[in-house]
Amino acid sequence: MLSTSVPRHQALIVDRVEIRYGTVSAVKDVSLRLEPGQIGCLLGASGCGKSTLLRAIAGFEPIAHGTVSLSGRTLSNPGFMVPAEQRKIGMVFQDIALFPHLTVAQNIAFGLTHLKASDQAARVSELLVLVGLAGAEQRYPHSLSGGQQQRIALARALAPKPSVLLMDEPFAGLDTTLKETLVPDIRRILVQEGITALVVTHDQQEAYAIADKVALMHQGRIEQFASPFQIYHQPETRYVADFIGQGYFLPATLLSAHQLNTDLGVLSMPDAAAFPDLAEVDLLIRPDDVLHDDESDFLAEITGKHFKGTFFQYEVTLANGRSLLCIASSHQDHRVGQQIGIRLDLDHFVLFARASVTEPQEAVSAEAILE
Ligand SMILES: Nc1ncnc2c1ncn2[C@@H]1O[C@H](COP(=O)(O)OP(=O)(O)OP(=O)(O)O)[C@@H](O)[C@H]1O
Repeated sequence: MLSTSVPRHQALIVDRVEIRYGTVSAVKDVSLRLEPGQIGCLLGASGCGKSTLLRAIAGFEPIAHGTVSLSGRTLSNPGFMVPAEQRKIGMVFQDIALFPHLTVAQNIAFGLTHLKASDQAARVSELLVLVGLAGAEQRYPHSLSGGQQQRIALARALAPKPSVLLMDEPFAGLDTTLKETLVPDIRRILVQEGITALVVTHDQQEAYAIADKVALMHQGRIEQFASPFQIYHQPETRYVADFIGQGYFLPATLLSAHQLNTDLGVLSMPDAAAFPDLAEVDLLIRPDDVLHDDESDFLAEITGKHFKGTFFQYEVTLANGRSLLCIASSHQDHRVGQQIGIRLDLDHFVLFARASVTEPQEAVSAEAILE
């Protein structure tokens, strides 16, 4: 067990927080709670308020309404801010910002000046083992790859044993292949340290790979705060359904609580829908719900095709002109213009009242009525 482990009693609570720039609210009525050791993620499109919220938690932005607290201690409320350096909150940023003229060891020990030299050296060695760069003490940042530099930045942020670690787009500058190994690795390190962490990203895959809970933000608000699985499979609002996983909506009519009529046939729902019979609804569909199937009676013309390595993503158009995205194995190399059979393969059904979408809408899953 490393001596860098932090106490496990720190819970971070953001309660009904509003943050304004002048008269404009960048963050509106946001609440979230991270249990001790939990890793949260703020996910959302550019400008939705992720960094602003993170900066307020760090103590760099005042809040106009609500409270930020850690382990029961108020850090911010309107007119009051514990200074950033007194919050025991560590930060890692996208632009890694290691000191170029200092060695790796000096970079990591930067916040450890209260310790004697031998303790600093011991802590640095432990942290280098933790981030997979044992023995790199005397190297300089310029001799490290981007991923290695980000590991050192993480070690530096963990060195003073913060109660909470905040990371703002920590992987944004790194290439996709590197991220595939680095992101789960950073999660492993955070879990091993037992640290409560909040990570900002606009990349869904990163959010799924690192977080226990994802807060999907839109226009300053949290649309849903849930596990990656729930965000993907049980989106609570049309916005979440649309933002996550290339979701789109297939118009459908409920024939009964268990039967749904769609352009791709009548579907049987295992759980009853919470809409009346004959209700006009929109069914959430993702590309992986639409399968190529030569046995299917439903033909569609391939109107676009993207090779993704392990699979093809086809854009297909039905006889009535409706376009869908469809996944097929990478061996099924069809040409644009060809007709293929397709079918829906849905595990569960997420339905929305048919949109005349001016209002945000909440999803009603087929299971909801059973609860
Ligand atoms: N210092 C500032 N002064 C005025 N407006 C600001 C300031 N910082 C951010 N904003 C505005 O607040 C809103 C939220 O910005 P923020 O940077 O928090 O979004 P974000 O989700 O982190 O976006 P990105 O992913 O592009 O960094 C945006 O409309 C932005 O223009």
